[in-house]
Formats: sequence, C-alpha cells, structure tokens
Amino acid sequence: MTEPFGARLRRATDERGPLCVGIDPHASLLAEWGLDDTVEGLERFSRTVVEAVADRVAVLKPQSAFFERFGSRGIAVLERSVEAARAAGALVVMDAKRGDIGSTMAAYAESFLHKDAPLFSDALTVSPYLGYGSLKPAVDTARENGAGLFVLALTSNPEGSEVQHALRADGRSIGATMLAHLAAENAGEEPLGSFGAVVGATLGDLSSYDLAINGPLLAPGIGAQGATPADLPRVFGAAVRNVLPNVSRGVLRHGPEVGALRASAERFAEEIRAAVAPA
Ligand SMILES: O=C(O)c1cc(=O)[nH]c(=O)n1[C@@H]1O[C@H](COP(=O)(O)O)[C@@H](O)[C@H]1O
Repeated sequence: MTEPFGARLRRATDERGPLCVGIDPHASLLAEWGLDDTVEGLERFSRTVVEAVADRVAVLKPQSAFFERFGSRGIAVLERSVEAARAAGALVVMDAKRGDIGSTMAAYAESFLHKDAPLFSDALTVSPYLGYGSLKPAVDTARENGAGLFVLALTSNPEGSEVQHALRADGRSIGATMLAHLAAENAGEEPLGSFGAVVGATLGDLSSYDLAINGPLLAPGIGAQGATPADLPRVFGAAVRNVLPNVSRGVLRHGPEVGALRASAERFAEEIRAAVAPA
C-alpha cells in the first residue's frame, strides 16, 4: 500500500523545511518575466519555477485556475508541471478548490487523487461548503491512493468570515466545525494525518479555535497578502508545528532568474524555520 500523504509530508518537511511555493502564473507575472500571455509563456514560467525549487522545497502548489485559462493546452502544461515537480522530489498540492455533491465530487476525486489519473497530485484543495459530508468520496479516494486533502476552513481572504465565522445553532462556528471534522478524520494517525485544513496566515490570533487536528495546516497569505513568517507563532500557537506556509507571489516576483527565485525561496524557508523553531 502507498504510504499515506501525512507521513510523506512529515518526512518532506523534516528533510526540506516546511515551505510550500505556489505556482501561480498570473498574467501580470508573465509580463514582469518578459513572457507572452500565451501557453508558451505559461509553460516557460512553470518550468522555470519547477527547475528553481522542486529539488529543494517540500511542496509545490500549482494554482489550477491560471492553467485552465488556456484550455486544454494549459491543462497539458499543468500535467507536465505536476510530473516534473514530483520527479524532482517535491510533493504537489493541486490548488483547484473543488467541491460538489457527492457523486460529482467522486469524479473530481478520480481526476486528481487516483494514482492513475493524468493529474494525480499528492493532495488537493477542496471546499466543504456543500457540507463536509459531500467530501466523503474525496476522503475515500485519497485514503485508497495515499493522497491527502486540504479543506478550506478559515481562509486568508477577508470575505471568508461571513461564512466561516457564522455560528451554528449550538454556538460553534462553521470554521470550527470543519476543523472538528478533520480532527475526527485524522484521529490516531501517526506521525500526521493526511486531511489538512487551509487556515490563512493573515487571520491574527486564532487561539479561540482548536487547531489540533493532527493534520497539516496549509497557511497561505505570507508575502503578497501581508503576513510574514514571524507572524506564524502568534497566529497558530502550539499548532505551528503542523503549519505548511505557502508563498506564491512573494517568491515568484523574483523571477525569471532561477538563482533569484531559489534565493527567495531559501530566504522564506530560513525565516519560517527560525519562526517555528521550538523555543
Ligand atoms: O487554498 C489556497 O491555497 C488558498 C486559500 C486561502 O485561504 N487563501 C489563498 O490565498 N489561497 C491560495 O494561495 C495562493 C496565495 O498566493 P499569494 O498571495 O500570491 O502568496 C493563491 O494560489 C490562492 O488561491
């Protein structure tokens, strides 16, 4: 049986440090890199990021939207990027934020989490806002294939709070409910469960939330959205051990030089290591 995602992630972050670099080929970044806003520009951008960091950071997170923009040829670039990143030793979190009713969710799960799928990724971002239970086919497919999920719990964007901070009849917030579902999913798993939460690094003190889900906490928001590695202990408290910070534009803006991209990722990795080191 394939080793579960949580165990593979723990090993990768122990070896390479806890950093996820996003592959987000914004049109504006393509222009800054001197590339055309075409599928050729997309491929060049993505290849360069993989070449720069896939052999040294723990995780790469391609943002599917920027590839889908180019139709089937963009998806082909995404497939090649995933394959190249994994071949260089990085884990790949596909950021496609899928979410649908159970039977359709099963098809999304087949697309990204089945080991024979062309877009197989080590983990997938998913939206639980059709009800956590609607994600069950993705949970099952992930378990069967040694893959994982990152469930949107407390997102980094300011609009997220109208849904995620809303209170249920029993007084618990929706975001806290998602965290509780994940804690149940990961119960007893060692060294780390495979079912993570997305929790923004931009959110300030989260001590009112129980972040001890025994799974990874993907933390976007560092760099372009204003959070810094130094914020991590204050935001995540004791759960900082399981945080996987994501930086996309904060690194990508240093391209197109491979050396400059690499140096930026290494600076973030070092700052994160220093911030999350036990006192
Ligand atoms: O799931 C995500 O990765 C995600 C969740 C969230 O709450 N906020 C968030 O910014 N993201 C993604 O993380 C990346 C952040 O990019 P930068 O702001 O450029 O570092 C983008 O790909 C977002 O889609």
